[in-house]
Amino acid sequence: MKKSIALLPGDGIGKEVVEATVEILKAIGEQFNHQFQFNYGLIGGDAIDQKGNPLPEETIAICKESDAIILGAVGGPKWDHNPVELRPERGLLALRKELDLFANLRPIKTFESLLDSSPLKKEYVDGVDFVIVRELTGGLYFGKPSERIVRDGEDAVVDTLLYKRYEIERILVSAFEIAQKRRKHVTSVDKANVLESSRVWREVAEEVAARYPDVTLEHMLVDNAAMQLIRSPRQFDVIATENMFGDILSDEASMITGSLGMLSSASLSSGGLHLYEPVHGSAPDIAGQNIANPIATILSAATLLRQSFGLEEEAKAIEKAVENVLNSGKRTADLAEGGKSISTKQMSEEIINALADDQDIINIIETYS
Ligand SMILES: NC(=O)c1ccc[n+]([C@@H]2O[C@H](COP(=O)([O-])OP(=O)(O)OC[C@H]3O[C@@H](n4cnc5c(N)ncnc54)[C@H](O)[C@@H]3O)[C@@H](O)[C@H]2O)c1
Ligand SMILES: CC(C)[C@H](C(=O)O)[C@@H](O)C(=O)O
Ligand SMILES: [Mg+2]
Repeated sequence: MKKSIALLPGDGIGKEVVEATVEILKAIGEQFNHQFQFNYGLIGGDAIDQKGNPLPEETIAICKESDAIILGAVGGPKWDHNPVELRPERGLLALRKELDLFANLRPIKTFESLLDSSPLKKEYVDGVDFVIVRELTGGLYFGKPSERIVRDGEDAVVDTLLYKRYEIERILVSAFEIAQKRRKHVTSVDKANVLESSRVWREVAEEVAARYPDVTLEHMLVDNAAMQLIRSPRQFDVIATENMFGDILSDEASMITGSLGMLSSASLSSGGLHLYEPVHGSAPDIAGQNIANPIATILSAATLLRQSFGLEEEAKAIEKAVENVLNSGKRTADLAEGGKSISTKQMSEEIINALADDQDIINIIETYS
């Protein structure tokens, strides 16, 4: 199978985790006889430095010519005081909007061998398996006006939380579709006791729920949801929420798994060209040290193979190799709790070795050859 993947490493550890992931994809390509073509593009701070634009036209073209996209992360202190149009994050937001990547799926699933790595007690995180369905192209991130103003003679500022009804409906439909294939429970998270946008969100959730009688809908206020994620995370199956709430709750939820470096995500579009990215950022505090955990990006690539290319066995092979390496006790620094750790590159190599050692994969390859 010939398939092309746009690679947008971005800034900081984005480059390191994407490089580690490319090695895994090359290994999978060799083992399963696929030719993945990699098309590199600039985004974020690097793109500002080289092209004067956080999302150059060439990068959009590279993405549109590819079958799927992998993004590392953007941002860093170097660009933090730039004017708004020249911030790295603008590049990522513009790409999400340009490709209509409206549904961001962020699975939170604990690995048996990492139960002790969570700051939460083992008995609370054991068996956690839910997905946050985050709306990604609307809400406070994109509403206009968003600017400094003068109000009643005072310096003031305004951001706008705007949703068109269809945007709320389509993300809730995605959440219910996903729930139907899982444990059939949607928790819709909002702030309906205060925000009008949340009251409309609730109305739409009720309407969509009526079309999925086999799925239970529960409403939860976002402040309570933040608490429930710590108190009893196993209660969740699918969490559906708007852009900003989803951003915050997913970083919080990452600690159930032990590290933000474990959380993968898929940003799905209406047009079929999807983007796969870790939940974490460019981590300037550890960038350039070859110590970042690449697993979030590697698992995002596994989801790409499954979702965009229909390569289920290959996706499972990566997921199983990651699990086997973690079972063997190998950890990057974020999970090593001050103990012995391996580097980003070594983690990637260990996962490749685990792929090569996996008897199930060898059997699959023999069946296909
Ligand atoms: N999708 C993205 O591109 C994205 C996401 C979040 C933040 N950012 C940007 O990243 C920059 C830094 O933001 P931040 O520090 O708030 O968030 P961050 O996610 O970059 O880092 C938060 C903390 O988690 C650690 N961490 C994150 N990923 C890790 C990994 N793979 N392995 C080990 N440790 C990891 C970091 O070292 C840091 O201590 C900002 O410019 C922000 O805008 C980008
Ligand atoms: C970098 C930033 C714009 C981004 C977001 O807030 O969506 C990030 O935090 C994420 O979670 O992907
Ligand atoms: Mg975030």
